[in-house]
Amino acid sequence: MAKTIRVTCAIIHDKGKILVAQRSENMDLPLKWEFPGGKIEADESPEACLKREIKEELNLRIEVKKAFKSNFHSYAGGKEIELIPFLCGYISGHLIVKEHQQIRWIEPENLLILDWADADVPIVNDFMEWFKPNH
Ligand SMILES: Nc1nc2c([nH]c(=O)n2[C@H]2C[C@H](O)[C@@H](COP(=O)(O)OP(=O)(O)OP(=O)(O)O)O2)c(=O)[nH]1
Repeated sequence: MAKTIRVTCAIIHDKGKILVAQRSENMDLPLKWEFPGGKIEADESPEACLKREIKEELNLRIEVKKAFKSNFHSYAGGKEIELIPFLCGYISGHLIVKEHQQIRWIEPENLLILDWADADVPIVNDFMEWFKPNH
């Protein structure tokens, strides 16, 4: 059986909006929306992975604030991932979109409208449940 790939993703919250990213046409899961992040390397903590990936993909420095429940998902073709989400805050940096089709800052209420990668759907729902009573 294939090994589960551990992937971190950042729900970056700044000035009342959330950063969402659309995967590019030539990535896996083309044009699906996701939270930016990536695969955890050997001997790397999820938090360190996320900071590294967000710097590499978007040129932003972030702080990691809170972990949400991770989601195990098997994609057709046999790829299984554990998607590990964290609420994050923006610290510094000028956004440069290096890998994605596009990036948007959207109101949390509008997250549910996007065409998410399947593994993200429970994560978006969990985040919305947490977000509503807290705001
Ligand atoms: N970064 C990120 N990846 C996600 C999310 N949801 C989701 O299913 N994924 C999947 C897509 C990829 O298969 C994997 C993350 O890999 P990646 O973004 O580092 O890698 P990649 O596109 O280069 O993938 P690969 O071709 O190397 O397999 O997790 C998400 O919200 N954020």
